[in-house]
Amino acid sequence: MWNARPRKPVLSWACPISPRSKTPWCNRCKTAWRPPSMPWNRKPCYALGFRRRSKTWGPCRTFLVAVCQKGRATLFFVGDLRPIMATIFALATAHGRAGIAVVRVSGPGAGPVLDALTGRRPVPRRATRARLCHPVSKEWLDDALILWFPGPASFTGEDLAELHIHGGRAVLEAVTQSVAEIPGVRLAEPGEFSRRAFLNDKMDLTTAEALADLVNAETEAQRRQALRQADGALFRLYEGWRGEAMRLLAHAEALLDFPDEDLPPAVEAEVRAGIVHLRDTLAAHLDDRHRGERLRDGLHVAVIGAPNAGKSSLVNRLARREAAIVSDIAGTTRDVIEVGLDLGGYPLLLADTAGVRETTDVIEAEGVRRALARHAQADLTLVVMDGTRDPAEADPLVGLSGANLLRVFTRADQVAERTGEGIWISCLTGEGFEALEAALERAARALLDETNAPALTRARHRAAVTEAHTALARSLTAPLADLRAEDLRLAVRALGRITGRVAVDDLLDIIFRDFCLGK
Ligand SMILES: Nc1nc2c(c(=O)[nH]1)N(C=O)[C@@H](CNc1ccc(C(=O)N[C@@H](CCC(=O)O)C(=O)O)cc1)CN2
Ligand SMILES: Nc1nc2c(ncn2[C@@H]2O[C@H](COP(=O)(O)OP(=O)(O)OP(=O)(O)O)[C@@H](O)[C@H]2O)c(=O)[nH]1
Ligand SMILES: [Mg+2]
Repeated sequence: MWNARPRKPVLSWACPISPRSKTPWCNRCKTAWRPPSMPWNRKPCYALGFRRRSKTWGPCRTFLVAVCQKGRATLFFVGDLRPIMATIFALATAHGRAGIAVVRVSGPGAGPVLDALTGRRPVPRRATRARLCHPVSKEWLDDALILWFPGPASFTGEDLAELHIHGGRAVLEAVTQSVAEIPGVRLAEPGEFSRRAFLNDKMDLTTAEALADLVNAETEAQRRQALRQADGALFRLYEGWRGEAMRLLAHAEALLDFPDEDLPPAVEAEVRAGIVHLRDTLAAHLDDRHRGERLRDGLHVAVIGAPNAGKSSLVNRLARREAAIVSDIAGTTRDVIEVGLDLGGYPLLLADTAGVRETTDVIEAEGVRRALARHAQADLTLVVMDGTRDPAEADPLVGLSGANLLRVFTRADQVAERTGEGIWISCLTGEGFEALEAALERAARALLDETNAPALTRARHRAAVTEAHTALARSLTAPLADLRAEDLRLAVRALGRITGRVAVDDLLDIIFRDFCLGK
């Protein structure tokens, strides 16, 4: 694994593209370069080699050999110890017909791709109009706008090009085909642009995850949460805690390493108090009723009740479409039917379920089991009751309890005297639905409550914060000082994993800055 920080390459053509012709094609025969002994129909794969330095063996220069299809070989030197990154491309906009489509190309070959398609390199970061032509046949493919972001000042940190083309199927096909034919260029894997941005220190992991969430956001609240995280809210939070854990570790290690030195006597107590404080901060962050994760996924709302109560009618009206079958036969719904809703910017996942009753029908019994399971896992449950019936005797769910229950009575249109306590609706006339939607929105806002500190948004973060919390708690009861330091180290590492930062050895610096040892 090469992990030398990328310095500026000595030679910038660290890519399997001819340096002399500045095109991916052999100057003499105009065929594409390929690595030796690779069948032409296989993906190009360029071997790295080492050259003998004057005295010792070592990775002084990396080189690769490529031959064109007529057998002409050329040696390519690479200026630094980075692996040769493939140049990747992908359609950045959605598939299918559209006004405009954007093809993104990133990697050392992005510039040569522009050369090959347009014959020029536009002014960096300026939209420039260009004719796109096939690199070999020179056939005119499209009238495009191109953008050129030389690395490292680009989204990925690599050389990056964007082709803004007409979004027709044939145009897309012709342009992406031409790009794909250029040797050393391949289709990107999902998330590969962001992954490269992370590897090139353009962003931390929480930011990369937030960009994914932003693309997936379907409601306003989801968009707000993702944007806050993309802006570094979680990065600052977790890096702050990691810094604090590192400071505590530095002090704990100082106690270990220099027991006889003149350490301020209160240090031990201070370290303890610091650990307790950080542990409690993490505990409070973990104890957030999963609001960040719920907001990402959508709030799970189970709709349960007796058969024929009107559950499916209610769900259909909220969804404003016929999502579930409605009939006057009791036991119509058997499977769980999920419907996504956007209520005032909050994402809700409504689950219509089978009517709950005693039954000997095996399939219906399974439906009832699933209905009750949904209720058990739900963030919020709508208990639907037929308003024309006496709940005390007719409804098996009348005794149902739980913190997040909303009782709804249907058939308000057929009832003169409303005795039951809850929201009265009519799925026939729509009466009461405004109140129902308002109640759902209020419940969602209370459960998702965005106004507080940044929330945990992913199980990955939760696992790491939990691990750090456990390690901190354990360090307080560690029987030996070096076990305590080890627990602190584990906490630092766990927190560092969230942002993707690897803990570095700058502990000694912190010790001397804070303590002025030996003075
Ligand atoms: N056409 C287009 N639109 C887009 C993107 C894109 O990549 N292309 N974005 C992609 O997600 C978003 C904008 N985000 C971007 C983030 C960083 C850089 C960038 O070039 N950063 C450089 C230079 C910074 C500067 O000068 O402002 C850098 O970080 O070094 C560009 C876009 C949304 N819209
Ligand atoms: N008048 C009136 N009829 C309703 C109302 N809500 C539901 N119905 C009728 O009641 C019958 C049962 O409605 P569904 O929505 O299928 O009831 P369900 O609770 O989903 O029933 P199962 O799936 O069998 O458990 C249908 O004929 C509906 O048209 C209402 O508010 N007023
Ligand atoms: Mg139903």
